[in-house]
This record gives sequence, C-alpha cells and structure tokens, in this order.
Amino acid sequence: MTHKVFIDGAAGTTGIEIADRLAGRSEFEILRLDEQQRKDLAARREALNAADIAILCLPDDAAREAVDLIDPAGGTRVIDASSAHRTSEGWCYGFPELIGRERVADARRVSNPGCYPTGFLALVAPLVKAGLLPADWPFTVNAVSGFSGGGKPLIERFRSEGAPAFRAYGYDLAHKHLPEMQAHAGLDHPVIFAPSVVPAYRGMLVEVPLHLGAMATEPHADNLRAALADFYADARLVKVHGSAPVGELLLETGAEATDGLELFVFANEGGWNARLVARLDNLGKGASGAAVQNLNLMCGLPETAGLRLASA
Ligand SMILES: NC(=O)C1=CN([C@@H]2O[C@H](COP(=O)(O)OP(=O)(O)OC[C@H]3O[C@@H](n4cnc5c(N)ncnc54)[C@H](OP(=O)(O)O)[C@@H]3O)[C@@H](O)[C@H]2O)C=CC1
Ligand SMILES: CC(=O)N[C@@H](CCC(=O)OP(=O)(O)O)C(=O)O
Repeated sequence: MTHKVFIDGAAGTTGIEIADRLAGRSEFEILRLDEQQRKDLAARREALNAADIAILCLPDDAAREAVDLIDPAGGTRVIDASSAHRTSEGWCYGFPELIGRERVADARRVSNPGCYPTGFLALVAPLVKAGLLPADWPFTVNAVSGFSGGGKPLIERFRSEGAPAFRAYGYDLAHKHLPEMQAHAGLDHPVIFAPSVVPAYRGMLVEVPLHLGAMATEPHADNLRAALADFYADARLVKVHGSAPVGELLLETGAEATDGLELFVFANEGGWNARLVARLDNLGKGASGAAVQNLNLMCGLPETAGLRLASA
C-alpha cells in the first residue's frame, strides 16, 4: 500500500529534510506543489485533503490555517511540526518513547515535540514519572542550538556578513516551548529556560543542572542514570551513556544529519550534584527525524525506517 504524503512548507528547512528522509521510499507517494502554488490557499486545500498524511512544516499561524483547510470528515491525518498544537486538546504529543508507540500509531492529529523540549523531556519526564525527581522542583534548562533551529530567517542571519559568534535569547522568560516542557513533564511550575545559538548549522545540547542533595528524596545521580537506561532500553533512537568520564561535548560546524538522541548524567564524586545533558540534531530527532518516525508508526511501518541512526 502506498501512502500519499503532502508536506505543507516543503521549501523550508524542516520540510526539505523530511523529503530527504523519504526519498526513494516506495511506501510513500509525495504530493508536490510548484513554486507558484505552494502558498496558494486553493492549491494547498486540495493537496491537504488529497493526502493520507499531511506534514505541516510551517510557522504556527500557517499551521493553524492548514488544519482549518482540512475537511474534518475526510481521511487526512496530520503531523504538525510547529508549536501550534503541542498542548492542544485532541492532539497526540508525538514523542513515541514517552507517550507510547501505539498512541502515535492510532492518532489522527499528531503534534511533533519542539527541538529543545525533546532534549528536556527525554531527560526529565521519565524521572519525574518514576518519582525520582520531584514534580514541584524549580527546574532550569540551559541550551545551545545550531542556527538551522530558527529556520530560514536565522539561517540567513548566521550566513550573512556580521553574523554573531554567539546569540543568547529568551530574556522575556516566555519562550514558546515553556508550556510543552511543563505539561509533558508533569511539572508544577514552568521551567526557567536559557536558550542560545552558535554558528554551527545543526546540533544542540540541552542541559538540566540539578542540586540533587537539596531534594527531599536526595536521589543519587547513579540512580537517575540507571533509571533512564532502563526506561530507554528498547528505544532504538535513544542512547543513555554510562558513567565513564567525558571531558567535553562538542557541536561540530560540519556535523552530518542524525536522528539519534544521546543522554548523559554527569555528577560530582558524591553524586549529589548533577548535570543532565541531551545531545541531538535539532533537525533530526528535534524535527524532521521525529516527523518521519511518527509517520512510520502512523502507517504501520518499521519505526526507524529511513532514519539515520549513526550516533545513537
Ligand atoms: N528548524 C528546526 O530545527 C525546527 C523547526 N520546527 C518548527 O517547524 C516549522 C517549520 O520550521 P522551519 O522549517 O525551520 O522554518 P523555515 O522558515 O525554514 O520554513 C518554513 C516554510 O514555510 C513556508 N511558509 C510560510 N508561510 C506559509 C504559508 N502560509 N503557506 C505555505 N507555506 C508557507 C515558508 O515559505 P518561504 O520559503 O517563502 O519563507 C518556508 O518555506 C516551524 O513551526 C518551526 O518552529 C520545529 C522543531 C525544530
Ligand atoms: C534556534 C532557534 O531559534 N530555535 C527556535 C526553536 C526551534 C524549534 O524547536 O521549533 P519549534 O519552536 O517549532 O519547536 C526558537 O527558539 O524559537
């Protein structure tokens, strides 16, 4: 059986990488709009409703508009890569390792996680759920991203003359990823989130520093690492690193695309201070790779078909 797929926003950064991952896969027929039609409402409506699965790689407003263009009585299922529906009623949060593969497989409306929340939730959600980290803890998240994380406008900025060497942002403490981090980790409070960008095209490090010794339950870092390893034992895209010392974690300017997600738990000697770190490709498990993983599950295909597992 061939599944008809329409990528709305196919000319953008995430859309192009999804098409790359689907190239040569006979299970899919890709519906395409040419340059003149790709923003034409009527043409988009027709393609959206002709598709078995529509993947939205659009700014939030355009993603909401695309959903409105789809006949709710028709057969089109949706994967939305934008942040428009990540905490919306009736939408499945497309993080199969956290919410269960069956739920994604059966869903009609799937919202892909954000790139930063993918790292944060992969580290924190299982530990909160297991009672190892308190849900009422005031979590902080420090993160650094490659510039493709900001789509075409940020790519252009970082490729122009006078591009910054480092960009810290989010100083309004109201980044759009806060609601999904809080909701899907089951936290009592929004996190304090300090994101930044470096002049590398892709890749990100998402870090959660923790004073474990100040928590009422005083969890030991080794227990957190063991719990994560256990939780992701069957997850082909997620690798939980052991306790071997790591001198540094790097983002390479010429990094290849990868769909894996690496998790680390670093600790001091006594294990009461820890730094939880996720390393991923913002365009891999952070966006396009996750969309293809969800697409595979929704079509009853092997979960990691077409994905790049090299570093996982
Ligand atoms: N980049 C990343 O690492 C991640 C991105 N995302 C999310 O995925 C979505 C897409 O991001 P990204 O690919 O980076 O963004 P880009 O800016 O690279 O691409 C967006 C594309 O959407 C097109 N577009 C805008 N408005 C419309 C419209 N009304 N109708 C049709 N097409 C339209 C743009 O057209 P034009 O080419 O003319 O500008 C562009 O091609 C965003 O919501 C983003 O937040 C999520 C996780 C990670
Ligand atoms: C570097 C950079 O600008 N990153 C984007 C987030 C990229 C992403 O995850 O997209 P969603 O917002 O759709 O989740 C930002 O901080 O807004």
